[in-house]
Amino acid sequence: MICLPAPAKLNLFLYITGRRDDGYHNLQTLFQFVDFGDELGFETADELTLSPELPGVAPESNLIIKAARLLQAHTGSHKGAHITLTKRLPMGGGLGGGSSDAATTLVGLNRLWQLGLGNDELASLGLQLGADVPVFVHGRAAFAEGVGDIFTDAVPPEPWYLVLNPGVEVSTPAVFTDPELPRNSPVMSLEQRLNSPWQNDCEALVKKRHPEVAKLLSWLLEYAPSRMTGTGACVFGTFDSRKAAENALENAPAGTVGFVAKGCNQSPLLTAIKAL
Ligand SMILES: C[C@@](CO)(OP(=O)(O)O)[C@H](O)COP(=O)(O)OP(=O)(O)OC[C@H]1O[C@@H](n2ccc(N)nc2=O)[C@H](O)[C@@H]1O
Ligand SMILES: Nc1ncnc2c1ncn2[C@@H]1O[C@H](COP(=O)(O)OP(=O)(O)O)[C@@H](O)[C@H]1O
Repeated sequence: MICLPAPAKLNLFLYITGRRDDGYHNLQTLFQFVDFGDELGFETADELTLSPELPGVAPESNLIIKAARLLQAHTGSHKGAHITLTKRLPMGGGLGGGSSDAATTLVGLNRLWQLGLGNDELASLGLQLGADVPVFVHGRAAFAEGVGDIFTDAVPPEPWYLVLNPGVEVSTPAVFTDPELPRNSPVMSLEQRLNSPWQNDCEALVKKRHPEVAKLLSWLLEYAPSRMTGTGACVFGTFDSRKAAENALENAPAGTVGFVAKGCNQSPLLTAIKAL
């Protein structure tokens, strides 16, 4: 049995610099991991099974099963596995939970089935499952460009974050097809981006479409510099200490769901795989 983490990611900034002819958007975004996320267990078995199932996601649509099938097809392997999932990350929250689960599955089954694929091969397989999967396979904080598939390693500060879930699911395709989404941020170097104020080009639109996001973000901004991650809906505040982040969480409006976690430039998945 191999147990591996599937951490959340934050987009510390996200700029949309254009739209390609195929409808995909060119981005400039800074990915960092946090030490909080889902957990997956992998055991050798005859069939491929996942438990428990996710509410509202058919097993064959689950990115974990999709990743496992992709790996079988790519390598011609007929091995099976029983995969267990401890789901902690909200779905459609902009924390990349599904993509992270897929990446951990590719990395975990590559080990379990002793396939010997390199990380670059696993990352390009992962891209077929979602734009965010490669960065989770890669396992290092990165400045991503193109449609999110061209990486430069980056070493931003590793503060404490308070991540809050407004409780609404924001559809990534809905954000990217919205006529009001700004798509004209200038292309800058990583150096220029790191030294300019950090923003998320999806934030104003998502706040407008989902007042719950606007409300929670304006509450969090009273405590710390805060933004939305990815295409939402989760928002995060940046704190100097765990204590300060926990204090803010304790004062959050009744019923607020969130967690405190540390920023990690090396993903907990990479740390765990190195220790195996
Ligand atoms: C924009 C980000 C930033 O992290 O948003 P989040 O999903 O994390 O919030 C991600 O790259 C998203 O990655 P992911 O959620 O895997 O997206 P995909 O499944 O590949 O694409 C979902 C849909 O989003 C749109 N899409 C996605 C990525 C991109 N660079 N341009 C796009 O226009 C496309 O319409 C696509 O059909
Ligand atoms: N293992 C999985 N975990 C989460 N979501 C999954 C998974 N497999 C498929 N999905 C689907 O992917 C969608 C996006 O989920 P997720 O990656 O958590 O959101 P986001 O990209 O906004 O962080 C979900 O709404 C769900 O329908």
